[in-house]
Amino acid sequence: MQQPVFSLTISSPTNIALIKYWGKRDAKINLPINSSVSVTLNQRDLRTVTTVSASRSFSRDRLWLNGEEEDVNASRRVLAVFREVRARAGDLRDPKTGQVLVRKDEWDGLRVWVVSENNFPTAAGLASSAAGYAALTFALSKLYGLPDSLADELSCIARMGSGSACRSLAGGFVAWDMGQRADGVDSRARQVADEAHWPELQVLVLVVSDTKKTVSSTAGMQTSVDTSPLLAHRAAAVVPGRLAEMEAAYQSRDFGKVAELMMRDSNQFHATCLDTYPPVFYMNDASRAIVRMVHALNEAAGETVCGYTFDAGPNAVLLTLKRHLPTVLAAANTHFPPKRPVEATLASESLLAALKSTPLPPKLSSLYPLAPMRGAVSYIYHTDVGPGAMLLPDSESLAGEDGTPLRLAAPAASPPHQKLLLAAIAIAAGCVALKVARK
Ligand SMILES: Nc1ncnc2c1ncn2[C@@H]1O[C@H](COP(=O)(O)OP(=O)(O)OP(=O)(O)O)[C@@H](O)[C@H]1O
Ligand SMILES: C[C@@](O)(CCOP(=O)(O)OP(=O)(O)O)CC(=O)O
Repeated sequence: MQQPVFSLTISSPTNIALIKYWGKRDAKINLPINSSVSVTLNQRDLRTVTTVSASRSFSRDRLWLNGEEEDVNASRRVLAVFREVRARAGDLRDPKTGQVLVRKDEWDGLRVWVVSENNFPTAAGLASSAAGYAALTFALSKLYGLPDSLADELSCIARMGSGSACRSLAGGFVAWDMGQRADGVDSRARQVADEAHWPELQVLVLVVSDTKKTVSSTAGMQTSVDTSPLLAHRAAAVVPGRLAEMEAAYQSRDFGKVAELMMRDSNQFHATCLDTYPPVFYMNDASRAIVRMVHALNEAAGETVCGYTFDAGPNAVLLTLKRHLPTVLAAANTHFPPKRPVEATLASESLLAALKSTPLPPKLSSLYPLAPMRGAVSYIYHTDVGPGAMLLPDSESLAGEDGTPLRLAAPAASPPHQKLLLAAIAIAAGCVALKVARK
């Protein structure tokens, strides 16, 4: 008899830290050396979608990321998320009828297939691991029938996948308390203001590189913990006070203060990377030029109209307010004209119209006299603050009825010499085939 396949699909956002997490006191379960706070970016623009399917006919767990199958057993983090969710499994019920589809004690006979896609660059310093592990945790928790009352435990499970993932389960402003306990049950995220708290807040992502970075966050922060005295000082003496100031600033919607604290924190995080031995470089010349331009823009405007922050990669995330958005976008577009023009990547017609009619502050050209860095930025995303992980309708499923991915990655393009060789083989094979046919 054919076994049924039970599946569901969820989406999860990325988040950008205003005060960064960098460094672990326990690398096995991702316990940080300092607390952090982030804003959740709107998943209308940047998101991970994950479909999970369970069936008695599956003989092993499988996972496809962006159309390519990954070895589930090779990833300690994926295994941890599976293990922790399974340990809390309940009944799977039909969401419409409430009928029990899989009983709590039947789960041992079922394996799970995961199909996940990021609609933005993976492992390029845009928090793909945050969105990805939040998505995996949330999707499995729904499949295995975990009750909503386990939200705190879910945060800890996502954290075991990737530290920053615990902050992507919720929307708005999210704080991750470092906790003190060795088992990590008090190291979890909580929403401190929801996505409706500050609708004026806008985000531009300047993608400087969308290729996989050479030093992962996990590896980079471990070397920093082992070698950087500045990091130890930052965690103990700087972050606690800065977090308190940041909380007061976003609660009172004080943009100038939020931007300043965020920029200072990004700069200090990258300073600890430089203080790491051997040093880790995530920002590049384009990133540093963006920093310089933002400071010049704020000075030229006579107020803080923009702030920047950089995760473990060269891409800039700019925060601004709705009323300043055309100015900030115009400055970015003028000084860092992207390879893919903004007309091709920005959905809002009104923003594009405002961009054309907005003059740059006159003093900017003297405060930032450098020539435009043409092509240094690949493309620009515009987004805002959004909600946390959520269930999607079945129509958004990434898997067919049998649980396999609807889309697979195209095989990597062959280099030219390989193409010639393949052509030669094809021609030779054709001759052989013709010969055979003629016989
Ligand atoms: N959708 C996903 N589902 C499961 N795992 C994912 C997903 N997306 C990314 N990952 C995992 O996260 C890894 C990337 O994490 P990494 O921390 O190196 O980069 P990042 O998250 O893009 O950058 P950063 O955290 O510094 O902003 C990938 O190699 C993959 O193992
Ligand atoms: C620079 C950061 O983005 C670092 C994120 O690191 P990860 O959460 O990706 O690291 P792991 O816990 O090892 O998976 C800062 C932040 O998001 O707070």
